[in-house]
Amino acid sequence: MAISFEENKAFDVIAFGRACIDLNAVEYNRPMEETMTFQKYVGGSPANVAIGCSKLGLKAGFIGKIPDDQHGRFIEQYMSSKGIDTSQMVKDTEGRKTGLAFTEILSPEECSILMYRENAADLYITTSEVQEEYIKQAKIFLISGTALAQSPSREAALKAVHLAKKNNIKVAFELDYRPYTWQSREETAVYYSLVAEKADIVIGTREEYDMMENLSSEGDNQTTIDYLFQHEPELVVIKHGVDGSYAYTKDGKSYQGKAYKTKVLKTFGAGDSYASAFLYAILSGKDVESALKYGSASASIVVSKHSSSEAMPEVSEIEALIQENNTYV
Ligand SMILES: Nc1ncnc2c1ncn2[C@@H]1O[C@H](COP(=O)(O)OP(=O)(O)O)[C@@H](O)[C@H]1O
Ligand SMILES: O=C(O)C[C@@H](O)[C@H](O)C(=O)COP(=O)(O)O
Repeated sequence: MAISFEENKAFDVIAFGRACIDLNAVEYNRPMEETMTFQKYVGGSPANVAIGCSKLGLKAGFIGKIPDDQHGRFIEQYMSSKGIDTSQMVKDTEGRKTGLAFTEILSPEECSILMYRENAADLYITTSEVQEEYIKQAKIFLISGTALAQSPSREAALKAVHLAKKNNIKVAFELDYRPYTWQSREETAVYYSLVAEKADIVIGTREEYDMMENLSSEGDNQTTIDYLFQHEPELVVIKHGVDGSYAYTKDGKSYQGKAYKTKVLKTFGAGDSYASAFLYAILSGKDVESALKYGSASASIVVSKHSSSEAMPEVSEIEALIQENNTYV
């Protein structure tokens, strides 16, 4: 099943949500308490996806709010230098801050992220800062689940989804669950379900779907798709870490994607690189099975590198890895 997109749009993807900073441990394989040096990168899941898309040759735009300070300008300049349209990245003028994600790389398998997101500017974008004329220009409108965590970003995100649907723009929902931003599991489940039911494409890990379904133990993919396919979604992607990923289409088909072997440096960045390459493949008219390969190959490249955003691969690197076909069984 191929998803059809409207042609003649100025943007392939417009992403909505946070553009922040990642501070990745330079001395890794040790706890953060013992880490003295961190390297700065642009981060934030939807910003990473937009950067990944742009690196793959797609035209990307971004809707978000950044502080009017050195960090905000660094983010805006970096994204712009990567070819992303930043015209809808609103400057906060009330002293709000850039979200910071400090990463701890204890070992390639044991990574964690310490987020500093108090008063984060991205969560203060308002409904009046979301423009219908801009959203109308996308083939895919991508929304990150974290944008739903707090008001006024929550209402701005819901308005953006509404405008996308009203204008027949495909909505891709990356569940992107970050516990620090939410008050409760129940609240997460309410807003995740609300947007997942309206989205055309939903992407998340098994654990994130468990949040959406408010489950206390691991759910099963069949129950998830039985629920979502009663609503708008045409394509549902459920990721299972190194065990690979599954895609389900509304016409009853399912596909399995295998993870590609690599020398893993850290595990974060996998999801964002996966999403950008998966969307690239779908937008390029490739079938769902190929899109799973593109997503998995891109993720495998990024987990072998130090950053999430700067490490996003080009199409040729992804295709070379797919050719090698060196997957985990
Ligand atoms: N250790 C790994 N080696 C190679 N590929 C990986 C590894 N971990 C994850 N991936 C790839 O990245 C994809 C997304 O990873 P996952 O951990 O499920 O998402 P997230 O980063 O959003 O939590 C997986 O489906 C897999 O293809
Ligand atoms: O999303 C964030 O705010 C942090 C990211 O920038 C960071 O690179 C990361 O956690 C990416 O993780 P992923 O979800 O595994 O792609």
